[in-house]
Amino acid sequence: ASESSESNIISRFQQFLQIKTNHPTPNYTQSSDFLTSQAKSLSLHSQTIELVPGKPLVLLKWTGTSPELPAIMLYSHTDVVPAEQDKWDHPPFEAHVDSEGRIYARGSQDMKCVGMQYLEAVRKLKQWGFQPKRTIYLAFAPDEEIGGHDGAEKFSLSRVFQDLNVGIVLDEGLPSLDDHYRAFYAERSPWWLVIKAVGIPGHGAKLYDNSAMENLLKSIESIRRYRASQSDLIKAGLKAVGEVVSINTVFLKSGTPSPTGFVMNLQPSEAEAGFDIRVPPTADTESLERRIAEEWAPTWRNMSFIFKQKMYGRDASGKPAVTKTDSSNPWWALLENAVQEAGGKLGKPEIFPASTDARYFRSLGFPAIGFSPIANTPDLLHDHNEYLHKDEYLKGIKIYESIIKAYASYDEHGKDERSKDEL
Ligand SMILES: CSCC[C@H](NC=O)C(=O)O
Ligand SMILES: [Zn+2]
Ligand SMILES: [Zn+2]
Repeated sequence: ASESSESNIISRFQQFLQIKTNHPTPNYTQSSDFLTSQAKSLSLHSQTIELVPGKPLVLLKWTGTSPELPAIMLYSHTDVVPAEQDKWDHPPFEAHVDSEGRIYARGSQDMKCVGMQYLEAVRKLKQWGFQPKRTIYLAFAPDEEIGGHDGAEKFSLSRVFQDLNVGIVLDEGLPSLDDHYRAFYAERSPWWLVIKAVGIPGHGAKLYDNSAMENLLKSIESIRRYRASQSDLIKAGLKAVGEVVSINTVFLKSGTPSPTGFVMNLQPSEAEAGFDIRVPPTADTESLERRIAEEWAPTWRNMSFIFKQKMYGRDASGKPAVTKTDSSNPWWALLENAVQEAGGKLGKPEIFPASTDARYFRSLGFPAIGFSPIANTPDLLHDHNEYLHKDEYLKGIKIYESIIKAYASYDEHGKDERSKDEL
């Protein structure tokens, strides 16, 4: 009973939050040890898989009574983005609970909450003597925040994963400001674009055409007009955030350095800018590629471009990698009902505006739903003062108890038998 007291549940969450798994040097050893010890206390089979040295993935297993049925994958990433300690009201790795009950920590929303909530829900279900029909896997993966190439990507392609016979993947979502939980069936693809202009260098007092700066700024003007057109669609209520192309300038690089800053009377011969572009699954990628080549980095304006990251978010057959939300996907309705049974409400399915590890599973044809049970909370992912209220965290555990129960008990064969009897 003391294991499941509220203060112990919160203290386990705090312990996980206190492990510094922030980039660029995440302490994966400590997080793996912690998760393995949690698994032991829950009598879950545990395995640490190092597909890349120093980047362990912890895989836990609760074997079902019908292990031949496709399994449930409860997925989370253990790494977190860096935090600027001095800009926080409470240190980002202290997991301080303020007088209101807010737990402040990097990872409290993204997404150590979810990983621990899976574990706490399993703890409760085990205490009640619940027996899953389907096998349940809990995967705690590294590397998500830097692209997932050494985490989810390698894992999804590994023999280990292929042999798990996974039927559904649950991964992270986003907080909502009202009392509806958000759920995501797809996500935008990241295109990280760097454009470079070269041009005639010259005296800072001369008004001539075709300098690198002028060449680059013309592109930036065009990019900003396009950005505004996309942003206006959202402001007018015509499109959701995940349904437009977003493009944001993330760096500008040029100038001739001097001991006091930059040389002020010299027009440089090179200039560069970087953009984080996110492309919806059904966007016309060819026309966007044309726009980049012909308007944003045209060779006739002495420009070139490279992609630091470019994914298409398609499956093997070339179709957008999206998870179905209609009756062809039983997992969606099961999620909706399970959330409702636990006293929650699910909003309408959305496209995740950024990227998650779910894309690697979707592109292989696995259904994957992005869901974090965080309602009535501002979205503070990657922000200062990321927090989660302890009551919201505890409510989320109840939500997962309900989801895991429904998912692990779902037996499509059983349903077929029943309908045959009814005939
Ligand atoms: C493109 S890989 C980076 C993944 C990262 N995920 C969460 O923020 C993102 O920027 O969306
Ligand atoms: Zn995340
Ligand atoms: Zn993140």
